[in-house]
Amino acid sequence: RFLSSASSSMLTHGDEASTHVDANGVVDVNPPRGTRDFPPEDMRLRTWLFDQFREVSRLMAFEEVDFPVLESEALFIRKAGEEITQQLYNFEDKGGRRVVLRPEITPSLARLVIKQGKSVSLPLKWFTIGQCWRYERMTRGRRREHYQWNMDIFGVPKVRAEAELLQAIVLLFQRLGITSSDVGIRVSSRKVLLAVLNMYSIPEHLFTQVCVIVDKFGKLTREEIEKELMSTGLSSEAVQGIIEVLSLKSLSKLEEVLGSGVEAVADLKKLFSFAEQYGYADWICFDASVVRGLAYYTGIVFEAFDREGKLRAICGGGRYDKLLSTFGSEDIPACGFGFGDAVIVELLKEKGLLPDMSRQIDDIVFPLDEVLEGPASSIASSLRKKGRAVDLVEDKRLKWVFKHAERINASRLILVGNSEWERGMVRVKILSTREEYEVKADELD
Ligand SMILES: OCc1cccc(Br)n1
Repeated sequence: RFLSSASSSMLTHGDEASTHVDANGVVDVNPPRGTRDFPPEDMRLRTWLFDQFREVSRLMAFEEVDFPVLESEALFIRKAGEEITQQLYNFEDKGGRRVVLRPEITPSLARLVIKQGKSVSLPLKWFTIGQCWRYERMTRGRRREHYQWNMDIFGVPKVRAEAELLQAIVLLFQRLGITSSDVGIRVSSRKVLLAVLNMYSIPEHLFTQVCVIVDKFGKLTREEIEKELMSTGLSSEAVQGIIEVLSLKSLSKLEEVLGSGVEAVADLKKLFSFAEQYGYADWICFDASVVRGLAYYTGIVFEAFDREGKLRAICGGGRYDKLLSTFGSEDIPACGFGFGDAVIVELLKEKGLLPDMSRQIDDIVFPLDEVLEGPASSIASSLRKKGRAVDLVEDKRLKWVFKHAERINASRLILVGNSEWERGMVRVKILSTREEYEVKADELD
């Protein structure tokens, strides 16, 4: 749809040709490619989802924080070939600064923790809900923005922190009506891969690169993974060893291969025993192929998936104990997850779990005569001061008002008519029961 040419002439835009304005200066009313508008019904669903995020954050005793969507590009320059850093929505601002629309939240969290420095006492448990961006050639028509709920714990080195984060994820799913038969959470540790690299005496500087490649397990064929791994200089024996270990789905098998003294095995055993205590053991499973695609993870990693395998990962996260030192600061142990607003909605649709998002209003106030617009205003005002959501309607026929009341699920219709008003009364119609009665205007509540 396009705005009419008349209205578009009032728009100020540069002389430069724009793909968003056609030859006659008519503006395309769609949002920029890969982005979404949220008209009221979509916004009610988003608000409902974000309210669930917030409620779980409250239950977990996390504090809300926020950051600019615009960040210095330097925060995201990493050399590990991650998709997220190859699709930076980056540009130079008018001051010649290299900036980005952030592709993720964690570096901003780390930046604020460093900035707060000694003034904050550990552990910190922070959450935020924020829009993240990527610039992807629209060949695949994928979105360029989504909103992410992030929960992060700073200052807890032990797997207790990961156990807390997993409970937050399970609580969220349970609040949405999703069960452990719909969704599972694959859990592993990057220390598994580290142990394998050590077994083949692969230099640690290859670790991050290998993780980013192995994260494509399941997206690329085995041959493609082998090819990419070989291209980093790994021997074919090491490649086969990595693929063999990463195909393990049993913690006891992993222990057989790596030995019981390995930290990865101890961490995972501890986490799975915590899961029993928290009561979410049936939600999680060990899967050595989970490495997640972010370069900075150093330990436990996890991702939630739909058991029907139709959708992309619903959320994911892990431990990142060495991120702060990449910003030149003292390291603080940390772990967190990101939970996007898109895949979860696809899952809710799949499961028929989308909540009813129709509007709901308490009262409609309608003057039956324009001379009563004043009294109608004071009635609407006093009801609002008492906490009622009031839609004050004018210049409409009564037939339209009744239809409107149904459309917006109003509880009551307050009609201000001359004959009643002369006696200081108004007429109230309860829309659910059709009950109708008069009441003193100043006793309406
Ligand atoms: O999860 C990767 C990602 C990052 C930014 C924006 C979008 Br859409 N997706």
